[in-house]
Amino acid sequence: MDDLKGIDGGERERGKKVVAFLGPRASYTHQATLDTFPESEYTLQPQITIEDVFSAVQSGSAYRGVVPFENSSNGSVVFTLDLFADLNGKYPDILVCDEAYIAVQHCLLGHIPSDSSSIMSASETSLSTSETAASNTHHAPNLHHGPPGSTLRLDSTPLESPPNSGAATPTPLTPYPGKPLAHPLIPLHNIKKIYSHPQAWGQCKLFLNTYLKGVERQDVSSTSRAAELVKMDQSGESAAVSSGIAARVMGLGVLARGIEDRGDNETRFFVLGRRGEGVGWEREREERKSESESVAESNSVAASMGVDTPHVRSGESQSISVSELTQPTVSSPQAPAENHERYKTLISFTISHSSPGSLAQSLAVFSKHGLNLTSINTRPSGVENWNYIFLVEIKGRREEEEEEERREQGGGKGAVNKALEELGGVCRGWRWLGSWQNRLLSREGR
Ligand SMILES: O=C(O)C(=O)C[C@]1(C(=O)O)C=C[C@@H](O)C=C1
Repeated sequence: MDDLKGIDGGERERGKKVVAFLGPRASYTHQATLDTFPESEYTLQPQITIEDVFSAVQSGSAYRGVVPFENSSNGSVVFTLDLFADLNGKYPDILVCDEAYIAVQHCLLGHIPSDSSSIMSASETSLSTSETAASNTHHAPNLHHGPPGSTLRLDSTPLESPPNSGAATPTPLTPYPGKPLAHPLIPLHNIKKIYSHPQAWGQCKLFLNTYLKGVERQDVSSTSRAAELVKMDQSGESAAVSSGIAARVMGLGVLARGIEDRGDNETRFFVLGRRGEGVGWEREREERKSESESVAESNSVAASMGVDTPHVRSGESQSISVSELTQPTVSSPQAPAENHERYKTLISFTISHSSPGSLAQSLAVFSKHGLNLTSINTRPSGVENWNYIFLVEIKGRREEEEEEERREQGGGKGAVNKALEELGGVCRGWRWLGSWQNRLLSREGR
């Protein structure tokens, strides 16, 4: 059958669309994928690397792909940024079409020595289903809790410079004390090697530097891959920073639970689609899933995992004309007054590094059009040392051609479209990398 073309492994179920994610099963990305694409409706295909997910979507072998983008405490996932920077032009059709947030509670997993059984209670060796579901879903209430005894002083005066500004770090707060939130459940002196995804190290600095200082760390492609490797090593000398769900799926013991530095640790994931094929994405998801259904889905995450109980090359102007694009449609038939808060847009651009003010002028187009710039990342441009490609996120969305025409008849282009047009005049080259719904708003019930 034609629609089975390009799908390897024979895993695709007839009629179901394929969603690729960073695997293996039980990775945090798998959890985010299940939260967005129920297995009853989609064939979920684990990939070995984040790049494999981009390739699957670019080639069309997957309808959607899910990749980690940034962590609340450890920042951007540089592998993903580099793929969006796309210096070799391998992923020209990749667009972000949605986002997902999940709370990330890391555990240290390993083989529990038989003589430790008396130290560990059953509740310590594995997470209960309800606990796992609550700790890994963005729907969990009270997500933003600090460690016991800490005070999160969100009420400090943010706009005033600290008194010794110019000499001190510009953040006025030190919200968390430098002590790990968790203690090992059993002694860890046997552990000679720890495996994890590089993003996880930076999220668990306090615990690892306190209890496993000097122990060799090995980067692997995901936290669930780390758990798989520890499972295979029967010596009991290795451990993985991974999830409670991975412990259940792989049959490993939990040596410590909640080892992340901050209790409000979260990771944001992007759903990737292909340019020209995203029509109806938002409608599709909204119809499928009311807020209450999504809570139920989150609770079944562990169950679905088999747990018995849940760029632009610098120097060239590559502005893409609006007519080349088919942006995901927003369902209202009449172009409504713009509400930039409801959407986000990712853009990459390069500038002339030799002309003073070119970065400032590029960023100014967004403020000129009332668009809030929410993040800025840089990666090496690949053209010349110490030249960069900038990746910015703004609130608002690019309108597709049809919408834009409708709006022009009623009085002008949308703000993002205007800003992008002007960006083309001040930067070297830019690329639109997608517009999607701001999922933080639905979480806050706005
Ligand atoms: O390793 C995993 O389980 C992933 O899904 C990757 C990833 C990441 O790259 O940020 C996702 C969530 C955590 O922040 C740690 C690792």
